[in-house]
Amino acid sequence: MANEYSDNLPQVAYTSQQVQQYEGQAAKLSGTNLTTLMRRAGHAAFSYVNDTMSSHEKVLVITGKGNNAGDGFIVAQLCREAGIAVTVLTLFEPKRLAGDAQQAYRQYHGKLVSTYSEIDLSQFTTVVDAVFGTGFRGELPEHVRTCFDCINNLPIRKVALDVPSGVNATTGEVAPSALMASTTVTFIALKQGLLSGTAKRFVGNLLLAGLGVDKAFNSQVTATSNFLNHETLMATRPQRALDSYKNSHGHVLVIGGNHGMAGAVRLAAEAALRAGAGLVSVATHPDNTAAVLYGRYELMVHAVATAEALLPLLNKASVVVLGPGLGQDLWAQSLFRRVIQTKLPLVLDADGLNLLAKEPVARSNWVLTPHLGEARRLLNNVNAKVDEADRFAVVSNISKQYQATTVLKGPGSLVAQQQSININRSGCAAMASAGMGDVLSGIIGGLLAQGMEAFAATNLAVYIHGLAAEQAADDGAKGMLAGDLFEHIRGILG
Ligand SMILES: NC(=O)C1=CN([C@@H]2O[C@H](COP(=O)(O)OP(=O)(O)OC[C@H]3O[C@@H](n4cnc5c(N)ncnc54)[C@H](O)[C@@H]3O)[C@@H](O)[C@H]2O)[C@@H](O)CC1
Ligand SMILES: [K+]
Repeated sequence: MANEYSDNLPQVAYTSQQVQQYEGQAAKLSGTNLTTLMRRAGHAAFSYVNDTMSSHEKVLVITGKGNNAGDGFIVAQLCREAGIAVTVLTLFEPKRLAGDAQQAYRQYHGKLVSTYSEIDLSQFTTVVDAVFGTGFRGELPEHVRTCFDCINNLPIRKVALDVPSGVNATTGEVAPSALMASTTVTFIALKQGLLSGTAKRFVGNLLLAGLGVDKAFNSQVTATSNFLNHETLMATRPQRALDSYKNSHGHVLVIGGNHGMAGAVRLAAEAALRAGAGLVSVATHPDNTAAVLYGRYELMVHAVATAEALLPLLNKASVVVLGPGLGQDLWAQSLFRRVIQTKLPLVLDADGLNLLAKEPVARSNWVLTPHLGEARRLLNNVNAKVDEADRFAVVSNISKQYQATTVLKGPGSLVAQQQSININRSGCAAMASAGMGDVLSGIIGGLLAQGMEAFAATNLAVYIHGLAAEQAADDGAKGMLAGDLFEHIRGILG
């Protein structure tokens, strides 16, 4: 049982520090100890390698300087015992390993090399990454980077133990030249940093081996993130009464679409309809009315030349979505200033966020849906690199600073926070298609209009967005048109 690994992942995730701090306690509660946990970790990872191997497998295990290396030596010894050709490449002096890891090193009796130039890397069919686990912080040492650059270029499978080396399992930050795994077998509990953003690309297929202590761990430790799956999200979807009609499902007003940008506001408005809003109005630049209305006659489209023209529309709306295609010129600024004063629930996206970054205001009852670039502008922190972002900190800081529910868009997945709850729904690569953000803001507006709490609305939106990303990946990561997303929404909301 303890050797099992599964792709049926739990819906809670933790920080590395929590796992490190409480794994001993969880082991004790489960009648075992840390030494046995390391054995079980090695066995679980070996089982995966063994179960999925082809004939004539040649395994290279690369080890580091902590307990992750201990797991690696156990995998290597188990390979030997099973008659699989295995070599261990020690990137750090194994004699300096401590405790259980030192013990695991001593119990390995197979081939050892200390530099990769001693071996022909292309002979291997599987690389097992046991260099760094939950103890990793910062940047990879130079000699590790050079080795990983070679390994990452090889068309062979790479199995990371616990965490792909170079990924910070709490923040999701990815160090340059991190090991890009095809599969990660993570131990005891999901770590939140493996589930979002660029880190997802480095994690590959994620499996969990609970090591027989996961239940005790979960009962003792409060999760920092929710990792949402289909069933959970479906349970939160709005139910319609049989005798309901359009006025029972809210009225979304989508504001945006500056000259030349009719598409964005149309995508958002149509998404609000598809998400189930009873009525959707659009306030857009006078140039765009015909284009927005064309082929989508359910929409009520209004030309708005000045902010004053918004007033009667705001009076009828129950939720406002501001920003898709809005631009940042004088017209956009005047609409922004007017809308921000309304007491209605507000979803702010795209240039609405850029204008907010320039003129920060306090408000409540709103949802901000930035991508990382917009997020950085909101936090006045524009210089940091995208790949290395701590998406969890970004979303939590915006949420606090603006008192807003915050949904951070791709790459890879969304991270959302309302109050103190992190919501994480993993997606895949290739999420960054033009128009996706507009669709997302429309969906959130549509769900809010139906009286769903922001939390539930965000859940569903998070799911739908993740689903779109998955399809994009299925399509060979070619990306997808935002319009295709509507088919998914129709399927989900019935
Ligand atoms: N008994 C246990 O504690 C268990 C631990 N397990 C394994 O142990 C791992 C955690 O072990 P450790 O806490 O020893 O951590 P790691 O094995 O991740 O290594 C940490 C070591 O790397 C160093 N380090 C961190 N960042 C560095 C950087 N940027 N450059 C150079 N050196 C750096 C640290 O100073 C420390 O010496 C888990 O990921 C898991 O694989 C599992 O075997 C389960 C049981
Ligand atoms: K690793």
